[in-house]
Amino acid sequence: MSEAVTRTVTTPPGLLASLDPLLREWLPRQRWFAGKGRPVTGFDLVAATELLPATAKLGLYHLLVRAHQPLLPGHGGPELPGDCYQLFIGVREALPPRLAPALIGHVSQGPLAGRTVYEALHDTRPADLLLEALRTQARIGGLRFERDPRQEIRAGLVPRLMTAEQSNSSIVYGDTYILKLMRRVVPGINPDLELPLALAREGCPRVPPPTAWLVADAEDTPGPGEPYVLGVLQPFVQGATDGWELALRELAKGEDFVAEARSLGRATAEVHTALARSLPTVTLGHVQMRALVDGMTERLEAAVHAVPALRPYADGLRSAYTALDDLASEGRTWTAQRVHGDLHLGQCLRSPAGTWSLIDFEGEPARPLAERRMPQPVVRDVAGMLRSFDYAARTADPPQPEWATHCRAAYCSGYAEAAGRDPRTEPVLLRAYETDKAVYEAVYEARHRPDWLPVPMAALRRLASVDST
Ligand SMILES: Nc1ncnc2c1ncn2[C@@H]1O[C@H](COP(=O)(O)OP(=O)(O)O)[C@@H](O)[C@H]1O
Ligand SMILES: O=P(O)(O)O[C@H]1O[C@H](CO)[C@@H](O[C@H]2O[C@H](CO)[C@@H](O)[C@H](O)[C@H]2O)[C@H](O)[C@H]1O
Repeated sequence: MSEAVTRTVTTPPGLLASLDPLLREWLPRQRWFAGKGRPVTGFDLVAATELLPATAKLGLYHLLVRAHQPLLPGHGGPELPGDCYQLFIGVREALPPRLAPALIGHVSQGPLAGRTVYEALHDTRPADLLLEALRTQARIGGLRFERDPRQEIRAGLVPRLMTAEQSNSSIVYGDTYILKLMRRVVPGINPDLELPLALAREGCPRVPPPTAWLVADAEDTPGPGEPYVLGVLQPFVQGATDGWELALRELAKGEDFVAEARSLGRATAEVHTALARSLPTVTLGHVQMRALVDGMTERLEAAVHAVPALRPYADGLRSAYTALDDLASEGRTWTAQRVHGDLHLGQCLRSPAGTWSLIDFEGEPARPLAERRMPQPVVRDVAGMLRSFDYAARTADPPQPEWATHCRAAYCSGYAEAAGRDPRTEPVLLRAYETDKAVYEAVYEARHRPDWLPVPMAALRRLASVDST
């Protein structure tokens, strides 16, 4: 094992001020920018680390910046302490043509005046530097590059930045590893590292085990022990196809997906069983269930406000939640445990040998970290997958609802085979979670893909008319 390299570094005064006008324009255009629709009016520097000195031919800064955004578009006015983003800023005299798409802009003032800055993850040398730092467990300024001591990392693997539409950014190294670099970051334990580590401890083969990770100590929060998790390196599943792509392909060929859905059910159950062994489980009684139902109801009310098309179904949808509350008030209890939290076909990878893995344990990124880390009934993940089969079938041309019905049944059967309990024995809980997910999807689609709004709307019509008496 090589020794950790510790390097103390300073960044030039005035660095952020010199980048400010360029970042205000560039940041909102990034796919992973979470504050869409509101302009960025300034930044606070949370942390800055010089990874390569800007005086050299190629400079590299690691920045954590908090973006200021006015609450009301066009009205200026009060600003919340904004979201914190992780940035990798490359500095060069001029950009070679291959890096043109990475351009952030030309700096006109301050310590970098006259230089060109760009998104450094597109560039080989900065990407090499990150893998090397993880390999050698470096400490550079406030950044700690850590790795599982049992796993050696091969040096010199060729990096490529993934171009997928993502909430974060990922670099694949030689088809051997994938390094996910979080973009919007919050201090605290990140479930995208926490849960795969817990699953690795249990020897669960369904999730690529973290090989190494990057953290920074937070200086902008009170109290110690709440570092930012900034990146996770894990084995790359070579030649994998994600479940969404595969499902659409089979639909287009007129093939069913029953065997795959059953395997996915088994894979989900195996992950749940391992998580329940590795991390605490709790019992949810009426008080906890009431809080859960209240959350669902609040999300529905907000959604009806944001998507008026939901209004005719609101009463029927509310009844899904009151039915659950009624069960809880009769004394029913439920076991809750850590779950994936945002499971859908796109989060499932099938290897060429036919083995399914689950990825991306971050949970729904828009929800607060504490909420994402709360134990929940496993039915929450099951509902996410059931919704996904429905999505695939309805986006097919022509829509094939029967296809979804068969997949949904096969998925639950596979789950039951591996877990010893069938999610369909919990129809009230399942309906409440499916409703909550479809309500979320209606808001998501109205905002991001209005053409897709009919997909969750069709499900909401069905869910609103289920007789829960
Ligand atoms: N271990 C892996 N092996 C192969 N591909 C992966 C792996 N992890 C992620 N991917 C690919 O990267 C994409 C983005 O990963 P994900 O964790 O979902 O990131 P994000 O949170 O940015 O959406 C996935 O859709 C998948 O195609
Ligand atoms: O990017 P994330 O994985 O965090 O998820 C967001 O985008 C998803 C779409 O890419 C969206 O998922 C919905 O559409 C999928 C098909 O594109 C479908 O498989 C899912 O079941 C459906 O929820 C997800 O809701 C959103 O959070």
